[in-house]
Amino acid sequence: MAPHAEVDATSHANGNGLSTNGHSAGASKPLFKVNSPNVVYTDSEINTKYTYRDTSITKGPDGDLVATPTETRYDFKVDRKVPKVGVMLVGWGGNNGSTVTAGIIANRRGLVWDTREGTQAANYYGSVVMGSTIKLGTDAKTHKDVNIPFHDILPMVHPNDLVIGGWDISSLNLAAAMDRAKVLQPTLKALVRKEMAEMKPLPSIYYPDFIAANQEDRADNILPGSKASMAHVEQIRKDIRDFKVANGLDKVIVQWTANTERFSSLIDGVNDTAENLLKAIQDGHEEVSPSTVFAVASILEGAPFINGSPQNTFVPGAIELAEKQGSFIGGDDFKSGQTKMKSALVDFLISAGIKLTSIASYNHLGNNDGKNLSSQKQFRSKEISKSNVVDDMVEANSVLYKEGEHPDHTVVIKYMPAVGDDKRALDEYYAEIFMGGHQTISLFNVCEDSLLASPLIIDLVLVAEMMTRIQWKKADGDKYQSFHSVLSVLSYMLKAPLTPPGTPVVNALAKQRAALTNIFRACIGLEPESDMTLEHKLF
Ligand SMILES: NC(=O)c1ccc[n+]([C@@H]2O[C@H](COP(=O)([O-])OP(=O)(O)OC[C@H]3O[C@@H](n4cnc5c(N)ncnc54)[C@H](O)[C@@H]3O)[C@@H](O)[C@H]2O)c1
Ligand SMILES: O=P([O-])([O-])O[C@@H]1[C@@H](O)[C@H](O)[C@@H](O)[C@H](O)[C@@H]1O
Repeated sequence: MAPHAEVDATSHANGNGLSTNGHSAGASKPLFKVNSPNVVYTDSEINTKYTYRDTSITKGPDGDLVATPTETRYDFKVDRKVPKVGVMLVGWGGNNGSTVTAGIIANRRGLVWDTREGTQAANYYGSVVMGSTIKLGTDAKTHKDVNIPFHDILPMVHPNDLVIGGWDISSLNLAAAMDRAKVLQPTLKALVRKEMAEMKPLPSIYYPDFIAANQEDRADNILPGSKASMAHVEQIRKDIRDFKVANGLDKVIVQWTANTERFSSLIDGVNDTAENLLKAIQDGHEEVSPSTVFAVASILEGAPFINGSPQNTFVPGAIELAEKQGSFIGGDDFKSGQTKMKSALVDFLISAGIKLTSIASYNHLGNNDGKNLSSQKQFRSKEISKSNVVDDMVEANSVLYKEGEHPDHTVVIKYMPAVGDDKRALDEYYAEIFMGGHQTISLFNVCEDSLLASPLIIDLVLVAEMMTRIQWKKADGDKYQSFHSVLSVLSYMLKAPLTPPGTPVVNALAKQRAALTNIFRACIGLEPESDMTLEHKLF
Protein backbone atom coordinates (compact mmCIF):
# COMPACT_ATOMS: atom_id res chain seq x y z
CA MET A 1 0.00 0.00 0.00
CA ALA A 2 1.43 3.35 -0.97
CA PRO A 3 2.71 5.28 2.00
CA HIS A 4 0.72 8.38 2.84
CA ALA A 5 1.79 11.86 1.80
CA GLU A 6 3.42 14.19 4.26
CA VAL A 7 1.38 16.78 6.10
CA ASP A 8 2.76 20.14 7.14
CA ALA A 9 5.11 19.79 10.05
CA THR A 10 3.65 21.64 12.98
CA SER A 11 5.33 24.82 14.05
CA HIS A 12 6.80 24.41 17.47
CA ALA A 13 7.56 27.82 18.75
CA ASN A 14 8.44 27.63 22.39
CA GLY A 15 5.91 28.69 24.94
CA ASN A 16 8.30 30.60 27.05
CA GLY A 17 11.33 31.47 25.01
CA LEU A 18 12.67 32.80 21.76
CA SER A 19 13.20 30.08 19.28
CA THR A 20 16.03 30.61 16.87
CA ASN A 21 16.11 27.24 15.18
CA GLY A 22 15.36 26.79 11.51
CA HIS A 23 12.00 25.12 11.71
CA SER A 24 10.04 27.41 14.01
CA ALA A 25 7.70 29.99 12.66
CA GLY A 26 9.82 32.93 13.80
CA ALA A 27 9.95 34.26 17.33
CA SER A 28 7.34 32.54 19.45
CA LYS A 29 4.52 34.30 21.27
CA PRO A 30 5.05 33.11 24.86
CA LEU A 31 2.27 30.81 26.05
CA PHE A 32 2.33 32.50 29.44
CA LYS A 33 4.27 35.06 31.45
CA VAL A 34 4.77 35.05 35.20
CA ASN A 35 3.41 38.19 36.82
CA SER A 36 5.69 38.67 39.84
CA PRO A 37 8.14 41.27 41.13
CA ASN A 38 10.57 38.37 41.53
CA VAL A 39 10.58 37.48 37.83
CA VAL A 40 12.14 39.77 35.22
CA TYR A 41 12.09 38.91 31.52
CA THR A 42 14.65 40.41 29.16
CA ASP A 43 15.06 39.62 25.46
CA SER A 44 17.68 37.02 26.31
CA GLU A 45 17.05 35.93 29.89
CA ILE A 46 14.54 35.12 32.59
CA ASN A 47 15.86 36.38 35.93
CA THR A 48 14.19 35.07 39.07
CA LYS A 49 14.52 35.66 42.79
CA TYR A 50 13.39 32.43 44.43
CA THR A 51 12.85 31.47 48.07
CA TYR A 52 13.56 27.78 48.66
CA ARG A 53 11.56 26.55 51.64
CA ASP A 54 12.48 23.39 53.54
CA THR A 55 12.30 21.93 57.07
CA SER A 56 15.45 21.36 59.10
CA ILE A 57 15.27 18.50 61.59
CA THR A 58 17.36 18.42 64.75
CA LYS A 59 17.31 16.23 67.85
CA GLY A 60 15.79 17.83 70.94
CA PRO A 61 17.15 17.42 74.49
CA ASP A 62 14.91 14.42 75.13
CA GLY A 63 15.84 12.76 71.84
CA ASP A 64 12.68 14.12 70.27
CA LEU A 65 12.81 15.61 66.78
CA VAL A 66 12.61 19.38 66.33
CA ALA A 67 11.33 20.59 62.96
CA THR A 68 12.38 24.12 61.99
CA PRO A 69 11.08 25.72 58.77
CA THR A 70 13.92 27.24 56.73
CA GLU A 71 14.10 29.70 53.86
CA THR A 72 17.04 30.07 51.45
CA ARG A 73 17.12 32.72 48.73
CA TYR A 74 18.43 31.76 45.29
CA ASP A 75 18.63 33.81 42.10
CA PHE A 76 18.08 31.83 38.90
CA LYS A 77 18.98 32.92 35.39
CA VAL A 78 17.60 31.14 32.32
CA ASP A 79 19.06 31.73 28.85
CA ARG A 80 16.00 32.13 26.61
CA LYS A 81 17.85 31.63 23.33
CA VAL A 82 16.99 28.16 22.05
CA PRO A 83 20.20 26.85 20.46
CA LYS A 84 20.71 24.56 17.49
CA VAL A 85 21.56 21.23 19.08
CA GLY A 86 23.11 18.04 17.78
CA VAL A 87 22.92 14.68 19.51
CA MET A 88 25.58 12.06 18.85
CA LEU A 89 24.54 8.53 19.79
CA VAL A 90 27.10 5.88 20.66
CA GLY A 91 25.48 2.73 19.30
CA TRP A 92 23.60 4.77 16.65
CA GLY A 93 23.05 1.67 14.51
CA GLY A 94 21.29 -0.22 17.29
CA ASN A 95 17.60 -0.81 17.85
CA ASN A 96 17.21 2.32 20.00
CA GLY A 97 19.47 4.49 17.85
CA SER A 98 17.82 3.63 14.55
CA THR A 99 14.33 3.83 16.04
CA VAL A 100 14.74 7.24 17.67
CA THR A 101 16.28 8.59 14.47
CA ALA A 102 13.37 7.38 12.34
CA GLY A 103 10.93 8.73 14.93
CA ILE A 104 12.39 12.23 14.85
CA ILE A 105 12.43 12.27 11.04
CA ALA A 106 8.79 11.12 10.99
CA ASN A 107 7.75 13.84 13.44
CA ARG A 108 9.76 16.54 11.70
CA ARG A 109 8.08 15.71 8.41
CA GLY A 110 4.66 15.14 9.96
CA LEU A 111 4.46 11.69 8.43
CA VAL A 112 1.33 9.56 8.36
CA TRP A 113 1.49 5.88 7.33
CA ASP A 114 -0.78 2.88 6.93
CA THR A 115 -1.03 0.13 9.50
CA ARG A 116 -3.39 -2.85 9.89
CA GLU A 117 -5.51 -0.72 12.27
CA GLY A 118 -5.66 2.24 9.89
CA THR A 119 -3.45 5.33 9.48
CA GLN A 120 -0.89 6.29 12.13
CA ALA A 121 0.58 9.78 12.55
CA ALA A 122 4.00 10.46 14.04
CA ASN A 123 3.95 11.40 17.74
CA TYR A 124 6.19 11.70 20.78
CA TYR A 125 4.17 9.50 23.14
CA GLY A 126 6.27 8.24 26.05
CA SER A 127 8.29 11.45 26.21
CA VAL A 128 7.61 13.27 29.49
CA VAL A 129 8.68 16.55 27.87
CA MET A 130 6.67 16.18 24.65
CA GLY A 131 3.79 14.00 25.84
CA SER A 132 2.89 15.19 29.33
CA THR A 133 1.63 18.38 31.00
CA ILE A 134 2.47 20.41 34.07
CA LYS A 135 -0.07 22.21 36.27
CA LEU A 136 0.77 25.91 35.79
CA GLY A 137 -1.78 27.09 38.37
CA THR A 138 -5.48 27.55 39.11
CA ASP A 139 -7.94 29.54 37.04
CA ALA A 140 -8.68 32.76 38.96
CA LYS A 141 -12.41 32.53 38.20
CA THR A 142 -13.25 28.83 38.02
CA HIS A 143 -10.51 27.63 40.40
CA LYS A 144 -9.90 24.75 38.01
CA ASP A 145 -6.37 23.49 37.30
CA VAL A 146 -4.65 25.08 34.30
CA ASN A 147 -2.26 22.56 32.76
CA ILE A 148 0.26 23.34 30.02
CA PRO A 149 2.49 21.10 27.86
CA PHE A 150 5.62 20.22 29.82
CA HIS A 151 7.71 21.45 26.88
CA ASP A 152 6.35 24.99 27.34
CA ILE A 153 7.38 25.57 30.96
CA LEU A 154 10.85 26.72 29.87
CA PRO A 155 12.34 27.66 26.46
CA MET A 156 13.35 24.11 25.50
CA VAL A 157 14.72 22.75 22.25
CA HIS A 158 12.14 20.99 20.07
CA PRO A 159 13.16 17.42 19.16
CA ASN A 160 12.16 18.04 15.54
CA ASP A 161 15.16 20.40 15.36
CA LEU A 162 17.73 17.95 16.70
CA VAL A 163 20.53 17.01 14.31
CA ILE A 164 21.45 13.36 14.86
CA GLY A 165 24.73 11.53 14.29
CA GLY A 166 26.92 9.10 16.12
CA TRP A 167 29.12 6.08 16.14
CA ASP A 168 28.71 2.32 15.87
CA ILE A 169 31.07 -0.66 15.70
CA SER A 170 28.72 -1.90 12.98
CA SER A 171 29.05 -0.20 9.61
CA LEU A 172 25.43 -0.58 8.55
CA ASN A 173 23.79 2.66 7.44
CA LEU A 174 20.72 3.69 9.40
CA ALA A 175 18.23 2.30 6.85
CA ALA A 176 19.87 -1.12 7.02
CA ALA A 177 20.13 -0.80 10.81
CA MET A 178 16.41 0.03 10.94
CA ASP A 179 15.69 -3.16 8.99
CA ARG A 180 17.98 -5.18 11.26
CA ALA A 181 16.18 -3.80 14.31
CA LYS A 182 12.75 -5.05 13.13
CA VAL A 183 10.95 -2.43 15.23
CA LEU A 184 9.10 -0.14 12.80
CA GLN A 185 6.24 -0.74 10.33
CA PRO A 186 7.34 -1.26 6.69
CA THR A 187 5.08 1.61 5.56
CA LEU A 188 6.88 4.00 7.92
CA LYS A 189 10.29 2.61 7.01
CA ALA A 190 9.50 3.26 3.32
CA LEU A 191 8.90 6.95 4.06
CA VAL A 192 12.19 7.50 5.91
CA ARG A 193 14.41 4.99 4.12
CA LYS A 194 16.04 7.39 1.71
CA GLU A 195 17.06 9.86 4.43
CA MET A 196 18.17 7.08 6.78
CA ALA A 197 20.27 5.39 4.09
CA GLU A 198 22.41 8.52 3.87
CA MET A 199 23.25 8.29 7.58
CA LYS A 200 26.37 6.29 8.34
CA PRO A 201 27.78 5.74 11.84
CA LEU A 202 31.33 6.88 12.49
CA PRO A 203 33.80 4.11 13.35
CA SER A 204 34.00 3.46 17.06
CA ILE A 205 36.11 2.06 19.84
CA TYR A 206 35.88 -1.72 20.28
CA TYR A 207 37.42 -3.40 23.32
CA PRO A 208 36.00 -6.96 22.98
CA ASP A 209 36.40 -7.78 26.66
CA PHE A 210 33.70 -5.30 27.67
CA ILE A 211 30.73 -6.65 25.71
CA ALA A 212 29.54 -10.16 24.94
CA ALA A 213 31.67 -12.21 22.57
CA ASN A 214 28.52 -12.75 20.50
CA GLN A 215 28.78 -9.11 19.37
CA GLU A 216 32.00 -9.69 17.45
CA ASP A 217 30.29 -10.56 14.18
CA ARG A 218 28.90 -7.03 13.83
CA ALA A 219 32.15 -5.24 14.71
CA ASP A 220 33.32 -4.14 11.25
CA ASN A 221 33.53 -0.38 11.83
CA ILE A 222 36.38 -0.03 14.28
CA LEU A 223 38.65 2.90 15.00
CA PRO A 224 42.25 1.92 14.27
CA GLY A 225 45.08 2.42 16.72
CA SER A 226 46.21 1.03 20.02
CA LYS A 227 44.20 1.37 23.20
CA ALA A 228 47.40 2.51 24.93
CA SER A 229 47.28 6.15 23.90
CA MET A 230 45.02 9.17 23.97
CA ALA A 231 44.40 8.62 20.25
CA HIS A 232 40.87 7.29 20.76
CA VAL A 233 39.98 10.15 23.11
CA GLU A 234 41.35 12.68 20.65
CA GLN A 235 39.54 11.07 17.71
CA ILE A 236 36.19 11.13 19.53
CA ARG A 237 36.79 14.77 20.48
CA LYS A 238 37.57 15.57 16.84
CA ASP A 239 34.41 13.73 15.73
CA ILE A 240 32.35 15.90 18.09
CA ARG A 241 34.00 19.10 16.87
CA ASP A 242 33.62 18.13 13.20
CA PHE A 243 29.95 17.23 13.69
CA LYS A 244 29.32 20.57 15.38
CA VAL A 245 30.98 22.57 12.58
CA ALA A 246 29.54 20.54 9.72
CA ASN A 247 25.99 21.08 10.99
CA GLY A 248 26.36 24.66 12.26
CA LEU A 249 25.50 23.61 15.79
CA ASP A 250 25.63 25.66 18.96
CA LYS A 251 26.15 22.57 21.09
CA VAL A 252 26.39 18.77 20.95
CA ILE A 253 25.12 16.23 23.47
CA VAL A 254 26.55 12.71 23.47
CA GLN A 255 24.47 9.77 24.63
CA TRP A 256 25.49 6.10 25.11
CA THR A 257 22.91 3.73 23.71
CA ALA A 258 25.49 1.11 22.76
CA ASN A 259 25.65 -2.33 24.29
CA THR A 260 25.76 -2.93 28.01
CA GLU A 261 29.36 -3.37 29.13
CA ARG A 262 30.70 -5.39 32.03
CA PHE A 263 31.51 -3.31 35.10
CA SER A 264 34.97 -1.80 35.31
CA SER A 265 36.90 -2.71 38.46
CA LEU A 266 37.46 0.38 40.62
CA ILE A 267 41.20 0.53 41.30
CA ASP A 268 43.03 3.18 43.31
CA GLY A 269 45.74 4.65 41.15
CA VAL A 270 43.85 3.73 37.96
CA ASN A 271 40.35 5.26 37.87
CA ASP A 272 39.98 6.85 41.31
CA THR A 273 40.98 10.35 40.23
CA ALA A 274 40.81 12.40 37.04
CA GLU A 275 44.57 12.46 36.75
CA ASN A 276 44.93 8.71 37.25
CA LEU A 277 42.14 7.96 34.79
CA LEU A 278 43.78 10.06 32.05
CA LYS A 279 47.03 8.23 32.74
CA ALA A 280 45.26 4.86 32.67
CA ILE A 281 43.81 5.74 29.26
CA GLN A 282 47.26 6.80 28.05
CA ASP A 283 48.62 3.46 29.32
CA GLY A 284 45.76 1.45 27.78
CA HIS A 285 44.77 -0.04 31.13
CA GLU A 286 42.54 -3.07 30.72
CA GLU A 287 39.92 -1.67 33.12
CA VAL A 288 39.23 1.38 30.97
CA SER A 289 36.03 0.76 29.03
CA PRO A 290 34.92 2.23 25.69
CA SER A 291 32.05 4.03 27.43
CA THR A 292 34.47 5.69 29.86
CA VAL A 293 36.66 6.77 26.94
CA PHE A 294 33.59 8.33 25.30
CA ALA A 295 32.67 10.01 28.58
CA VAL A 296 36.18 11.43 29.03
CA ALA A 297 36.27 12.69 25.42
CA SER A 298 32.86 14.34 25.81
CA ILE A 299 33.79 15.88 29.17
CA LEU A 300 37.02 17.31 27.73
CA GLU A 301 35.05 18.65 24.75
CA GLY A 302 32.43 20.22 27.06
CA ALA A 303 29.66 18.09 25.55
CA PRO A 304 27.14 16.70 28.08
CA PHE A 305 27.46 12.90 28.21
CA ILE A 306 24.55 10.66 29.21
CA ASN A 307 24.84 6.91 29.84
CA GLY A 308 21.74 4.97 28.84
CA SER A 309 23.19 1.63 29.87
CA PRO A 310 23.80 0.11 33.31
CA GLN A 311 27.59 -0.23 33.40
CA ASN A 312 29.67 1.98 35.73
CA THR A 313 30.95 4.26 32.98
CA PHE A 314 31.33 7.05 35.51
CA VAL A 315 34.19 5.72 37.54
CA PRO A 316 35.24 8.18 40.28
CA GLY A 317 37.95 9.66 38.05
CA ALA A 318 35.38 10.45 35.35
CA ILE A 319 33.12 12.23 37.83
CA GLU A 320 36.07 14.24 39.18
CA LEU A 321 37.09 15.15 35.62
CA ALA A 322 33.56 16.37 34.85
CA GLU A 323 33.55 18.48 38.03
CA LYS A 324 36.96 19.96 37.20
CA GLN A 325 35.93 20.72 33.62
CA GLY A 326 32.47 21.99 34.55
CA SER A 327 30.99 19.50 32.07
CA PHE A 328 27.67 17.75 32.57
CA ILE A 329 27.19 13.98 32.91
CA GLY A 330 24.15 11.83 33.65
CA GLY A 331 23.08 8.21 33.87
CA ASP A 332 22.64 5.28 34.26
CA ASP A 333 20.40 2.93 32.25
CA PHE A 334 17.19 4.06 30.57
CA LYS A 335 14.14 3.28 32.73
CA SER A 336 11.75 2.16 30.03
CA GLY A 337 9.23 -0.50 30.95
CA GLN A 338 9.53 -3.18 33.62
CA THR A 339 11.57 -1.03 36.00
CA LYS A 340 9.52 2.12 35.44
CA MET A 341 6.43 0.13 36.43
CA LYS A 342 8.31 -1.26 39.45
CA SER A 343 9.41 2.16 40.72
CA ALA A 344 5.81 3.37 40.56
CA LEU A 345 4.21 0.24 42.04
CA VAL A 346 6.71 -0.14 44.90
CA ASP A 347 6.27 3.55 45.76
CA PHE A 348 2.47 3.08 45.83
CA LEU A 349 2.51 -0.11 47.91
CA ILE A 350 4.99 1.03 50.55
CA SER A 351 3.55 4.54 50.88
CA ALA A 352 0.15 2.90 51.31
CA GLY A 353 1.52 1.03 54.34
CA ILE A 354 1.53 -2.31 52.55
CA LYS A 355 4.60 -4.39 53.43
CA LEU A 356 6.13 -5.61 50.22
CA THR A 357 8.08 -8.77 51.07
CA SER A 358 9.02 -10.17 47.67
CA ILE A 359 9.54 -8.94 44.11
CA ALA A 360 10.17 -11.45 41.35
CA SER A 361 11.13 -9.78 38.07
CA TYR A 362 11.52 -12.01 35.03
CA ASN A 363 11.70 -11.02 31.43
CA HIS A 364 12.71 -12.41 28.09
CA LEU A 365 13.50 -10.54 24.90
CA GLY A 366 14.92 -11.38 21.51
CA ASN A 367 16.74 -8.28 20.32
CA ASN A 368 20.49 -7.73 20.15
CA ASP A 369 20.41 -6.15 23.61
CA GLY A 370 19.04 -9.43 24.91
CA LYS A 371 21.69 -11.32 22.98
CA ASN A 372 24.42 -9.23 24.60
CA LEU A 373 22.80 -9.66 28.02
CA SER A 374 22.82 -13.43 27.61
CA SER A 375 26.46 -13.17 28.62
CA GLN A 376 26.80 -13.29 32.41
CA LYS A 377 29.11 -10.30 32.90
CA GLN A 378 26.86 -8.01 30.87
CA PHE A 379 23.74 -9.40 32.58
CA ARG A 380 25.34 -8.64 35.97
CA SER A 381 25.53 -4.94 35.07
CA LYS A 382 21.82 -4.97 34.24
CA GLU A 383 20.89 -7.06 37.30
CA ILE A 384 22.45 -4.43 39.57
CA SER A 385 20.65 -1.49 37.96
CA LYS A 386 17.32 -3.34 37.98
CA SER A 387 17.68 -4.44 41.60
CA ASN A 388 18.58 -1.22 43.41
CA VAL A 389 15.51 0.67 42.29
CA VAL A 390 13.53 -0.08 45.51
CA ASP A 391 16.17 0.80 48.11
CA ASP A 392 15.18 4.39 48.90
CA MET A 393 11.48 3.59 49.22
CA VAL A 394 12.16 0.73 51.64
CA GLU A 395 14.64 2.72 53.72
CA ALA A 396 12.16 5.60 54.02
CA ASN A 397 9.59 3.44 55.82
CA SER A 398 10.84 2.41 59.27
CA VAL A 399 7.30 1.45 60.27
CA LEU A 400 7.25 -1.50 57.87
CA TYR A 401 10.95 -2.35 57.70
CA LYS A 402 13.53 -2.70 60.43
CA GLU A 403 17.05 -1.36 59.85
CA GLY A 404 18.57 -3.37 57.01
CA GLU A 405 15.35 -5.28 56.28
CA HIS A 406 14.17 -5.34 52.66
CA PRO A 407 11.96 -7.39 50.34
CA ASP A 408 13.35 -10.43 48.58
CA HIS A 409 14.15 -9.28 45.05
CA THR A 410 15.21 -11.36 42.09
CA VAL A 411 15.88 -10.31 38.49
CA VAL A 412 15.95 -12.78 35.62
CA ILE A 413 16.55 -11.94 31.94
CA LYS A 414 16.47 -14.57 29.21
CA TYR A 415 17.29 -14.25 25.51
CA MET A 416 14.50 -15.62 23.31
CA PRO A 417 15.12 -14.50 19.69
CA ALA A 418 11.57 -15.23 18.56
CA VAL A 419 10.03 -12.24 20.38
CA GLY A 420 12.54 -9.70 19.02
CA ASP A 421 12.27 -6.21 20.50
CA ASP A 422 8.91 -6.97 22.16
CA LYS A 423 10.18 -7.90 25.62
CA ARG A 424 7.88 -9.90 27.84
CA ALA A 425 8.10 -8.82 31.49
CA LEU A 426 6.48 -11.00 34.14
CA ASP A 427 6.48 -9.65 37.69
CA GLU A 428 5.08 -10.87 40.98
CA TYR A 429 4.74 -8.51 43.95
CA TYR A 430 3.99 -10.30 47.22
CA ALA A 431 3.04 -8.29 50.30
CA GLU A 432 1.84 -8.58 53.87
CA ILE A 433 -1.41 -6.75 54.58
CA PHE A 434 -3.69 -6.24 57.59
CA MET A 435 -3.84 -8.94 60.28
CA GLY A 436 -1.63 -11.52 58.58
CA GLY A 437 -3.25 -11.30 55.19
CA HIS A 438 -1.31 -11.24 51.91
CA GLN A 439 -1.68 -9.49 48.58
CA THR A 440 -0.17 -11.00 45.43
CA ILE A 441 0.05 -8.78 42.33
CA SER A 442 1.05 -10.51 39.08
CA LEU A 443 1.87 -8.42 36.01
CA PHE A 444 2.40 -9.44 32.40
CA ASN A 445 3.83 -6.45 30.56
CA VAL A 446 4.83 -6.57 26.87
CA CYS A 447 7.35 -3.78 26.44
CA GLU A 448 8.25 -2.83 22.86
CA ASP A 449 11.65 -1.87 24.23
CA SER A 450 12.95 0.50 21.56
CA LEU A 451 9.62 2.32 21.24
CA LEU A 452 9.68 2.85 25.01
CA ALA A 453 13.36 3.82 25.19
CA SER A 454 13.45 6.22 22.23
CA PRO A 455 11.33 8.94 23.89
CA LEU A 456 13.62 8.69 26.93
CA ILE A 457 16.65 9.33 24.71
CA ILE A 458 14.87 12.49 23.56
CA ASP A 459 13.88 13.58 27.08
CA LEU A 460 17.43 13.07 28.35
CA VAL A 461 18.76 15.31 25.57
CA LEU A 462 16.12 18.04 26.02
CA VAL A 463 16.42 18.22 29.81
CA ALA A 464 20.22 17.98 29.85
CA GLU A 465 20.41 20.74 27.24
CA MET A 466 18.00 22.93 29.22
CA MET A 467 20.15 22.48 32.31
CA THR A 468 23.13 23.92 30.42
CA ARG A 469 21.14 27.19 30.11
CA ILE A 470 20.21 27.55 33.78
CA GLN A 471 22.49 29.23 36.31
CA TRP A 472 22.04 30.06 39.97
CA LYS A 473 23.64 32.10 42.71
CA LYS A 474 22.96 32.62 46.38
CA ALA A 475 21.09 35.88 46.67
CA ASP A 476 23.95 37.34 48.63
CA GLY A 477 26.50 35.79 46.28
CA ASP A 478 28.07 37.65 43.41
CA LYS A 479 28.68 35.06 40.70
CA TYR A 480 26.25 32.87 38.79
CA GLN A 481 27.21 29.20 38.49
CA SER A 482 25.85 26.08 36.82
CA PHE A 483 24.18 23.16 38.54
CA HIS A 484 26.47 20.38 39.72
CA SER A 485 28.12 18.45 36.90
CA VAL A 486 26.19 15.29 37.80
CA LEU A 487 22.66 15.91 36.52
CA SER A 488 20.61 13.93 39.03
CA VAL A 489 17.59 15.86 37.73
CA LEU A 490 17.60 13.29 34.88
CA SER A 491 16.69 10.48 37.31
CA TYR A 492 13.08 10.11 36.12
CA MET A 493 14.38 8.62 32.86
CA LEU A 494 16.97 6.34 34.47
CA LYS A 495 17.04 3.11 36.49
CA ALA A 496 20.20 3.79 38.48
CA PRO A 497 20.35 7.57 38.88
CA LEU A 498 23.84 9.02 39.16
CA THR A 499 23.94 11.70 41.85
CA PRO A 500 26.63 14.13 43.03
CA PRO A 501 29.05 12.25 45.31
CA GLY A 502 27.63 11.83 48.83
CA THR A 503 24.05 12.77 47.92
CA PRO A 504 21.07 10.40 48.26
CA VAL A 505 19.63 8.40 45.35
CA VAL A 506 15.89 8.84 44.83
CA ASN A 507 14.16 6.12 42.80
CA ALA A 508 10.51 6.78 43.69
CA LEU A 509 9.06 7.74 40.32
CA ALA A 510 6.64 10.40 41.62
CA LYS A 511 9.40 12.12 43.60
CA GLN A 512 11.68 12.11 40.57
CA ARG A 513 9.06 13.77 38.39
CA ALA A 514 8.22 16.28 41.13
CA ALA A 515 11.88 17.25 41.47
CA LEU A 516 12.14 17.88 37.73
CA THR A 517 8.93 19.88 37.41
CA ASN A 518 9.49 21.91 40.59
CA ILE A 519 13.06 22.86 39.67
CA PHE A 520 11.75 24.08 36.32
CA ARG A 521 8.93 25.95 38.10
CA ALA A 522 11.48 27.58 40.45
CA CYS A 523 13.38 28.88 37.41
CA ILE A 524 10.35 31.04 36.58
CA GLY A 525 9.62 31.98 40.19
CA LEU A 526 6.73 29.58 40.81
CA GLU A 527 6.24 27.65 44.04
CA PRO A 528 6.52 23.84 43.97
CA GLU A 529 3.31 22.09 42.96
CA SER A 530 1.93 20.92 46.34
CA ASP A 531 -1.41 19.35 45.28
CA MET A 532 -2.92 20.81 48.47
CA THR A 533 -5.73 22.59 46.57
CA LEU A 534 -6.80 24.34 49.77
CA GLU A 535 -9.15 26.41 47.62
CA HIS A 536 -11.27 23.29 47.28
CA LYS A 537 -11.03 22.13 50.89
CA LEU A 538 -11.36 25.08 53.25
CA PHE A 539 -14.73 26.42 52.28
N1 LIG B 1 14.11 -0.42 26.51
C1 LIG B 1 15.36 -0.46 26.04
O1 LIG B 1 15.62 -0.67 24.87
C2 LIG B 1 16.47 -0.22 27.01
C3 LIG B 1 16.20 0.12 28.34
C4 LIG B 1 17.26 0.35 29.20
C5 LIG B 1 18.56 0.26 28.74
N2 LIG B 1 18.79 -0.08 27.43
C6 LIG B 1 20.17 -0.17 27.00
O2 LIG B 1 20.36 0.60 25.83
C7 LIG B 1 21.42 0.00 25.08
C8 LIG B 1 20.98 -0.12 23.63
O3 LIG B 1 19.86 -0.94 23.55
P1 LIG B 1 19.45 -1.46 22.09
O4 LIG B 1 18.22 -2.28 22.24
O5 LIG B 1 19.48 -0.34 21.12
O6 LIG B 1 20.68 -2.43 21.79
P2 LIG B 1 21.33 -2.83 20.38
O7 LIG B 1 22.21 -3.97 20.66
O8 LIG B 1 20.28 -2.94 19.35
O9 LIG B 1 22.21 -1.55 20.01
C9 LIG B 1 23.47 -1.35 20.57
C10 LIG B 1 24.38 -0.86 19.45
O10 LIG B 1 25.63 -0.51 20.03
C11 LIG B 1 26.65 -0.90 19.12
N3 LIG B 1 27.88 -0.92 19.88
C12 LIG B 1 28.31 -1.84 20.77
N4 LIG B 1 29.50 -1.44 21.30
C13 LIG B 1 29.79 -0.23 20.74
C14 LIG B 1 30.85 0.70 20.88
N5 LIG B 1 31.87 0.47 21.70
N6 LIG B 1 30.81 1.85 20.17
C15 LIG B 1 29.76 2.11 19.34
N7 LIG B 1 28.72 1.26 19.15
C16 LIG B 1 28.75 0.11 19.85
C17 LIG B 1 26.17 -2.22 18.55
O11 LIG B 1 26.79 -2.49 17.31
C18 LIG B 1 24.67 -1.93 18.39
O12 LIG B 1 24.38 -1.42 17.11
C19 LIG B 1 21.73 -1.33 25.73
O13 LIG B 1 22.85 -1.18 26.59
C20 LIG B 1 20.52 -1.57 26.60
O14 LIG B 1 20.79 -2.37 27.76
C21 LIG B 1 17.79 -0.33 26.57
O1 LIG C 1 13.75 -0.54 31.79
P1 LIG C 1 13.33 -1.99 31.91
O2 LIG C 1 12.24 -2.37 30.96
O3 LIG C 1 13.08 -2.41 33.31
O4 LIG C 1 14.66 -2.81 31.55
C1 LIG C 1 14.87 -3.46 30.35
C2 LIG C 1 15.09 -4.88 30.73
O5 LIG C 1 13.87 -5.38 31.24
C3 LIG C 1 15.52 -5.64 29.53
O6 LIG C 1 15.73 -6.98 29.88
C4 LIG C 1 16.79 -5.06 28.98
O7 LIG C 1 17.16 -5.76 27.89
C5 LIG C 1 16.59 -3.65 28.58
O8 LIG C 1 17.84 -3.12 28.22
C6 LIG C 1 16.05 -2.83 29.69
O9 LIG C 1 17.06 -2.61 30.63
